[in-house]
Amino acid sequence: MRIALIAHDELKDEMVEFVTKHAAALDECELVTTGTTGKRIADETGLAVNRQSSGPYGGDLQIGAMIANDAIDGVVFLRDPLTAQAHEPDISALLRVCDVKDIPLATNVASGELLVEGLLGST
Ligand SMILES: O=C(CO)COP(=O)(O)O
Repeated sequence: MRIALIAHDELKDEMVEFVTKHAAALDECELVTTGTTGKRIADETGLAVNRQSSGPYGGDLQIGAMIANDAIDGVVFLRDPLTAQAHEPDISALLRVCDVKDIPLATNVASGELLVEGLLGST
């Protein structure tokens, strides 16, 4: 199973907490991340991650391309709904390709919990 993990800056603490909680199940997966999110996860949980570029430098698009190539099984993208992002078009493209390819996408912790429970059986 290949899971993409992405978090905007205000949500990175929550992402590290989420990954820590589900570390055993996520350790069985290949984790694909954007740049800074992946560094935080690797440094603070010890899990191995396949880091792409930082979001504002094309990381969302790289993960979107993986989704288009059927290489991602689920996405947890903790989005900041309160802060404008310079790379909003890239974010929209990533969300859209999830819908195009019918890939499970969680954009907050509550739905992330359901995603890992549904895909990985982790509660
Ligand atoms: O900007 C992001 C997603 O849109 C996340 O990128 P970073 O993980 O590099 O902060």
